[in-house]
Amino acid sequence: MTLRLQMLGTGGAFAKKYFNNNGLLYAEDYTLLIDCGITAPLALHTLGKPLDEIDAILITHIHGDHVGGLEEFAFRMKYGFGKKPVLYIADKLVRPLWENTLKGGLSQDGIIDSLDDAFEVRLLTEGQIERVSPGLSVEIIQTPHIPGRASYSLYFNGEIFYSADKTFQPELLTRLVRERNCRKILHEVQLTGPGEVHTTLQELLSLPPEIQTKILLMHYGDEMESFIGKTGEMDFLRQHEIYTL
Ligand SMILES: O=c1ccn([C@@H]2O[C@@H]3COP(=O)(O)O[C@H]3[C@H]2O)c(=O)[nH]1
Ligand SMILES: [Zn+2]
Ligand SMILES: [Zn+2]
Repeated sequence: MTLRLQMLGTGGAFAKKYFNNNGLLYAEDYTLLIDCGITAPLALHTLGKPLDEIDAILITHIHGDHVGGLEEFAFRMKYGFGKKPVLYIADKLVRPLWENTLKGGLSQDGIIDSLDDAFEVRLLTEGQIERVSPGLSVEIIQTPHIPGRASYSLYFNGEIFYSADKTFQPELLTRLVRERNCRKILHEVQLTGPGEVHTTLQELLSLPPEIQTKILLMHYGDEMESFIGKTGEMDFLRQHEIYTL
């Protein structure tokens, strides 16, 4: 099954020239929204994409640039379309997403008292492959980001790796390419400064060319244009363009 990817945005958390790093993944007529950050509603509006054309949302972790648009998404689906959005989420993220992020804004006594009242929740467990649609499967892979906080990268159809925000994990990338048929890697990048909770361009440039050629860079800062031609065998993913993966 050929997948297509259209990023709503390719910016890092504080980018202002680019929307948040959220993507629409198309598998034939099925549309999965990967992360729904603060700017997702505006990015969808800019693309002319109605919310009810999205079949499900999957979230990687609970930073604002990945979940900050969920409150608006849920309210507009409920009161505008009379529907509950399908939400794929790692079991370990349910409690923090509801208790620490959404409860304050979304809860209404007797109407919305839990995440299940606002979303059609489908739980994901590490190591288990979930069939999302006839042409789309996903496996979540926990990858380090903020110490003590869970964050999950995604492996689609056993061949496409989509990194969550994460630190550099060369062994994982090497294993996916050499042992698990990985054809394409959508990877976050931090262009300047120390990585700390992200993967730096310098780190990615240390990968062998056979892996770099598979990588498209995303989640970058406003300085991206000045790095064109300085990314080895890797290219930048551009927001709103449709890529066949
Ligand atoms: O220890 C920390 C924790 C966070 N941060 C910043 O906050 C941002 C939160 O969203 P993000 O994960 O896309 O990017 C993160 C970084 O830009 C940081 O620099 N160091
Ligand atoms: Zn982020
Ligand atoms: Zn993050």
